[in-house]
Amino acid sequence: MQLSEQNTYTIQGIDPIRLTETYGSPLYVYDGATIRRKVAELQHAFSGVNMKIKFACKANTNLSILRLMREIGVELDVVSPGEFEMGKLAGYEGNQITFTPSGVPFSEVKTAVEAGAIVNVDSLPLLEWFGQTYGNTKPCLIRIKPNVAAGGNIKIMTAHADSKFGISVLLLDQILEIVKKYDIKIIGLHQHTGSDIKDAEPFLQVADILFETAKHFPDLEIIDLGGGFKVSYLPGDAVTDMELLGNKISERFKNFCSEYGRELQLWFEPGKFLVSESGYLLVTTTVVKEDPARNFVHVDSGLNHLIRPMMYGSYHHILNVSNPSGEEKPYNVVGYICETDTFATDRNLPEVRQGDTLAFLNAGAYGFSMSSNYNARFRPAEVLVDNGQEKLIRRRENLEDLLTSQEGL
Ligand SMILES: Cc1ncc(COP(=O)(O)O)c(C=O)c1O
Ligand SMILES: N[C@@H](CCCC[NH3+])C(=O)O
Repeated sequence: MQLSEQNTYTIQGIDPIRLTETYGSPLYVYDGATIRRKVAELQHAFSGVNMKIKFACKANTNLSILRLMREIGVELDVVSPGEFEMGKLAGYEGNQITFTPSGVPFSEVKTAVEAGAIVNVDSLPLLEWFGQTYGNTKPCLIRIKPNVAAGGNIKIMTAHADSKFGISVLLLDQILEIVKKYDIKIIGLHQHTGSDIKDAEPFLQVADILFETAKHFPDLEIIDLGGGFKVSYLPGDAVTDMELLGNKISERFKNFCSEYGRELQLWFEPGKFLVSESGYLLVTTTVVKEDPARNFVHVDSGLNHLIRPMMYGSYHHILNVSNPSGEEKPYNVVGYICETDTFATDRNLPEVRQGDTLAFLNAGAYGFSMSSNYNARFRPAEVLVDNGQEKLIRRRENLEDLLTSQEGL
């Protein structure tokens, strides 16, 4: 969101308050220019190697966002049959989609493989089943758990020894035994360390573990290092230095390829990095309550629309779009859900009045996609602003949407 010379906020020249008047409040708004910029930044950082981006669409599965990704050359990483079908609807071919399951029923893997997806096999039983079912007729990748702990908080770390994800690198002998037994065609090794990782060091550490492991697999075409790049939630927050990371990983990757004897593809599957900063959750202040202990700002949204603050204790920066030059005061910004539902504690904001529009920043990743209908609340509409044009990309839900799957009406 840009602050104009007249001290008003705009998104590509469009007034966010007008958007809430047109499409209703609360409202998710995405800035397509930010998505394009983030994709270009990643491509530029890894321009020296054969790099492919697979958008981890759990971050945002709106079809229009997926179509935008496809248009700018980004492929897809999915974790469920639902996400796979979204990818197909967005125009992706099966073979442009990677399926990275987490202990799913094998029938889901079968459906994905038969629709042309490439699977990241994440357990020894699945590897055994894959071998029995397909022998060497279908290629796959193996998801390795490198036993490295990194990420913004423990809930979003996925590669430490206690994490449920992937096959421990310590089980390499058993992996190799199953691969040999069925002559499974392993074309890649995958790992995903976690989310919100700032420093290059953990990425280099896991890359080295995969490169070392790769020496045992002669037919590789791909090394997939997952996602997890850190974005700036707090103003001035340190983020992953993509140029530095690009240089360091590319150099090691090139050395690895020359030792391996072939040029491989390097894949990344970021979610947050590509879409987080593009998204805003616009809400309206319903009540300002001046309690002896705190000033509470109640808004027409809650953990049902943006769960990250309550789930991870995450910080989302808040703008008072209606009163940017108001005098700053401390507030607790809270939702309308019948639970403790706090977006921000003791946060300084320009004076908030009833009816003001507030914007939660960094709401493009794991915002709408983690939303729910708790308290029988409707999910908001979504708008994409791209090339200076606004477009409604999902209408606001209504009562019929809540009732549609219920029997006995
Ligand atoms: C397997 C896998 N790949 C990619 C991602 C994307 O992570 P991020 O949004 O932090 O880039 C995730 C989510 O944590 C994941 O589980
Ligand atoms: N949902 C998490 C990141 C991804 C976790 C899934 N592996 C977040 O909002 O930060």
